[in-house]
Amino acid sequence: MALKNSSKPKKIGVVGVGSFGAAIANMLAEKNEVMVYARKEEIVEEINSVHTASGREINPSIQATFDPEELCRSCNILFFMVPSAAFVDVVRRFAPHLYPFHLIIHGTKGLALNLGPGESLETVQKLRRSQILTMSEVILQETVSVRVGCLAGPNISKELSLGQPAATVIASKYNEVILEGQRLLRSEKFQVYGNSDIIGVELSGVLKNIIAIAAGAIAGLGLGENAKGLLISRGMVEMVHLSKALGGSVQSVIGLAGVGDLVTTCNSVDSRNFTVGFRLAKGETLDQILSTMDEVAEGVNTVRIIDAFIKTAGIRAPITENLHRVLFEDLPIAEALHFLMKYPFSVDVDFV
Ligand SMILES: NC(=O)C1=CN([C@@H]2O[C@H](COP(=O)(O)OP(=O)(O)OC[C@H]3O[C@@H](n4cnc5c(N)ncnc54)[C@H](O)[C@@H]3O)[C@@H](O)[C@H]2O)C=CC1
Ligand SMILES: O=C(CO)COP(=O)(O)O
Repeated sequence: MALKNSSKPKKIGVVGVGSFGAAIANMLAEKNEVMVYARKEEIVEEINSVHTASGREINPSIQATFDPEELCRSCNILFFMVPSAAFVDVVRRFAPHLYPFHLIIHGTKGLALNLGPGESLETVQKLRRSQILTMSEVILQETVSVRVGCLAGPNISKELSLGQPAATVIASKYNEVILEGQRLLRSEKFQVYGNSDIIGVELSGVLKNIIAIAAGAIAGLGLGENAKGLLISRGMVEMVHLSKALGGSVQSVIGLAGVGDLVTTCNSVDSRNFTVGFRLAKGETLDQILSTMDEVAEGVNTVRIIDAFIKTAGIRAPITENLHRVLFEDLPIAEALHFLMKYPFSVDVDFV
């Protein structure tokens, strides 16, 4: 049955109530009626009865459903807040219930692959740009929605949940999406900037996770602030080159969603990506770390994807390449660091 976009006021939908989804749903609920989607019936039950989701506090005004159709019928604006590994599946579950009037903003800082049947990263090994999708590209590919945006910036969910001041970027080709995001989320504690370069903003949030793993490793090795400053500035240059090669602008990388989030994530013990690097430097294996983390560290998969992209892009990205060898080829962190210190970086800023 075709759905009409009635003039009845709609709720705001949030898909995924993990760490970030719960924080954003609660912020949206300060000014709006909110409905959240969780795939597990017991989480829906927990939210509707005791107003928590896996123990995280949920504003009592928020209703939960595990029915994508109900969420799409009740809401014109949907925030997708699930990890990239589940993103394509989740979007496909929603696609039959989405109409062009739906406006979608996602908060996911990861990438997906666009490969042929039977192909995987292991079989192809090298990736072209057309084989990599940002989450907005997944939404455009899988649904009839066109008014798509992303939300990215220094937004550690624990700090947002404590009501600490922060800011974010809503990026979209459609000004209407930016204005709606600002209207829904802006408050005295939360500033919302706009940017029309959605690909550049998505890539900024994705690529900073690589550098955050490396920053965690530097901290885990007991190195100082000079080393961290070196990593952050070279990391930013690497992000600029990668983002340009993938279709983003330099401006977005040097803005809040790029440098802003890079500085935050490289300094926060609450960052899951930083934590992965820290624990690696303390001697744990990647398998040990991932099997004991409840939440997602997107940077691990991003390193694999970007390392495979570098092989076709004709650019060097020494931090990513060395981190790939540490994560997946057993290169000791101290050796990776030694290699980077010998790397012939000679020009400080070569992109402006
Ligand atoms: N936590 C943070 O501070 C921030 C996270 N992000 C990004 O937000 C995204 C989500 O991260 P978190 O909420 O932190 O992750 P999380 O690991 O805390 O939660 C992920 C949520 O997605 C749900 N999920 C997983 N697979 C699903 C599926 N197939 N169908 C439906 N739901 C599914 C899980 O049940 C869980 O509720 C990531 O891309 C992350 O990079 C962005 C900014 C801040
Ligand atoms: O993106 C984030 C903060 O802006 C969260 O970083 P982590 O995913 O590393 O926790």
